[in-house]
Amino acid sequence: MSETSWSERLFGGFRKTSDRLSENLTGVVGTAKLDDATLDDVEDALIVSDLGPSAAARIRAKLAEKRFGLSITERELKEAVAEEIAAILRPVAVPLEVTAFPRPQVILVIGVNGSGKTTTIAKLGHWFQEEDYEVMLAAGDTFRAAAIGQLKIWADRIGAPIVTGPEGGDPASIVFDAVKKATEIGTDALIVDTAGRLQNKRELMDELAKIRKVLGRLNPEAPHDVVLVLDATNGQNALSQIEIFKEVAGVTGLIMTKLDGTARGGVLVAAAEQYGLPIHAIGVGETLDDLRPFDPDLVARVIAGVA
Ligand SMILES: Nc1nc2c(ncn2[C@@H]2O[C@H](COP(=O)(O)OP(=O)(O)OP(=O)(O)O)[C@@H](O)[C@H]2O)c(=O)[nH]1
Repeated sequence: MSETSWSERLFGGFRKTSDRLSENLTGVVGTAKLDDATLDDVEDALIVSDLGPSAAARIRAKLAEKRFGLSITERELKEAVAEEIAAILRPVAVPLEVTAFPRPQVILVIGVNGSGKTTTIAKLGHWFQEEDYEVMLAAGDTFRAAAIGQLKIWADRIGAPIVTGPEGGDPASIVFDAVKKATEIGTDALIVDTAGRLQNKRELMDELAKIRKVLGRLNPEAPHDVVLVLDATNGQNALSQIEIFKEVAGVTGLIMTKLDGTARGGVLVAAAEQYGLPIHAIGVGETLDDLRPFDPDLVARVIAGVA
């Protein structure tokens, strides 16, 4: 897909978030000079647009440091806000690369049910396939038969082998079988679905610990990645999920989904500022092509409404 159409689709997806902050910033430049009242309004606009108090305070401080007392137009203000958002996002924009040696790279995907986990696994698999990597899926969420069935459908759709077990089966033994098989057939990336039972932290923690232990026997480096899938429509709630999963699962990176159709995309900035975890990609739709690379400058401009 060409660069232009990537960014056009991204703008389309982010439109509601973009409109929200842009509207909230409209009319805040009162005296045409950047004064305290304007800075207060900018900070409020950022907070109500889901960027969170910490990122809002940081952006305010940077604007004050660089431009206090200077004349500023609304457009320049939005451009300046975009630049400060980009400064927060750049350090966390880290693509998920297949680099593990020996193969396979084992990627555990975690997240609450409904976050878009299954779809994201398929999109990620498709993404790697487009880069000529061999991909395998493993159905480690044995808690619900429907989860296994859904993953099978996606595996068929992208033409990737899948290792499954019975409903209620032991996820660690499925993962063990999958790694053995992936090693035999030379798979590059093994993407593992896991149960999203956040309600029962202890069980989830034990389950993930067991998966890690079993994986460690086959390859001490595995899992190479523990990717948390977050639903942007949850807004600030997505942040508490990061907090909990960090503790329970040792998250190494994030993918935020459903940025299309929500005005709450500012939560990406809050997540970057508060947790500093790598953001690998963003989901802006339901089809396989709707997982996008996380381009911090582009996303910052879209969020600030100047793209
Ligand atoms: N609009 C939009 N919808 C998405 C996106 N990602 C996933 N979805 C939809 O969200 C719903 C839930 O996605 P799943 O992938 O089934 O989510 P899950 O976390 O595996 O949920 P369970 O199957 O309940 O465990 C589906 O209808 C997906 O099509 C996205 O980026 N944008």
